[in-house]
Amino acid sequence: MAAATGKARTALDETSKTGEFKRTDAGFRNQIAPGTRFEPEAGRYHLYVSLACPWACRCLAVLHMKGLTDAIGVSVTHPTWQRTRPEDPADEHTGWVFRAPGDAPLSSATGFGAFPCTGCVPDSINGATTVRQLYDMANDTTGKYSVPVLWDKKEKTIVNNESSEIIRMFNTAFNDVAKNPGLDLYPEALRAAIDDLNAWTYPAINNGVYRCGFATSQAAYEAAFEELFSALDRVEGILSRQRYLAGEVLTEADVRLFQTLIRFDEVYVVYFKTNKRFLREYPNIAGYVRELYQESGMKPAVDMYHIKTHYFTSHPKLNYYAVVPRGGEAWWEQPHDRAAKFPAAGKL
Ligand SMILES: N[C@@H](CCC(=O)N[C@@H](CS)C(=O)NCC(=O)O)C(=O)O
Repeated sequence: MAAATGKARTALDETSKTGEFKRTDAGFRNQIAPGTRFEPEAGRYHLYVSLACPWACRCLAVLHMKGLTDAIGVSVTHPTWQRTRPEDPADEHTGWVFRAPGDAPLSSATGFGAFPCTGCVPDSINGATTVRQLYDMANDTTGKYSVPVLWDKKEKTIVNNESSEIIRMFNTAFNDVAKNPGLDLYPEALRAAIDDLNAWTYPAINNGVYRCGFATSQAAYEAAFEELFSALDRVEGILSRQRYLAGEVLTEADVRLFQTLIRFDEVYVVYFKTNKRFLREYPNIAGYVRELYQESGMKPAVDMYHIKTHYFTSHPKLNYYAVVPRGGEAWWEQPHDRAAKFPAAGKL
């Protein structure tokens, strides 16, 4: 892949000639495993996230669920994308930046609004002010400055920036230092079922909402929209018969799906035009989202201020004036009936 200049663009993901959104593959794919270059060690690795990003929040969710917060540090970006090389007028890239909570609020790159730095955690490891600088330090050749970034403090480089791989490493590689080593989100007996679920939930739902929102033709949007709502009907059917996607225990398939579902009514219905139905209108999906938010340990990886602020203030082509819709009540905090409906949950 050619080295990218970062000029005249906001992000590297592209659309095809027929208007379909194409997500660029992550470039750093090393594994942390005993006896390899990247040994699992407490204090050696650092996770850079945005609390808005569903992919990064998968990783943050698993980090919390496994009890790895003492072993792996975390930095949190500001939700609103900024020019990453403002000193170079020819470089129009916008992306993630770091701020401290007390810093002055940021406006959108188009100059509108004032969005506080609440919940931001600066980069105490490298002193970077942008995620792009981390990629520069790691000699990146892809030109996509995405989160999550799993950083190795020892070699001063990016280990991995693909969330589906990072969550698997967090699930198994750090069990010697994890406070919750017994939690297995990818158990042997359910691996085939989880792989099958991921194979359709990723394109149709996780990436499907983006395929709706960033389509640049009516045909591409409608195809993604149909696929998305068929898949949601399928999820609703599964969750009417069992407590979780792969059966009666929570697995990585649930962690992955949840991060999209929790953003759906607040962001995607409006912003990405996924407006056939609100998720809270599906009785089983709504109960499942409530349970996962309230009881699975994922709550520290949900921040609705960061989620809404990021999407509505970071893409000038979709929302130039960066006005953020108010939304309604926090339906995900309401009681649910999942335990009463599926009392056998917890057994493989
Ligand atoms: N394959 C990656 C996708 C990560 C990704 O696309 N993250 C978005 C935020 S939701 C990003 O950082 N985009 C920045 C950009 O495209 O410049 C993963 O799952 O980890």
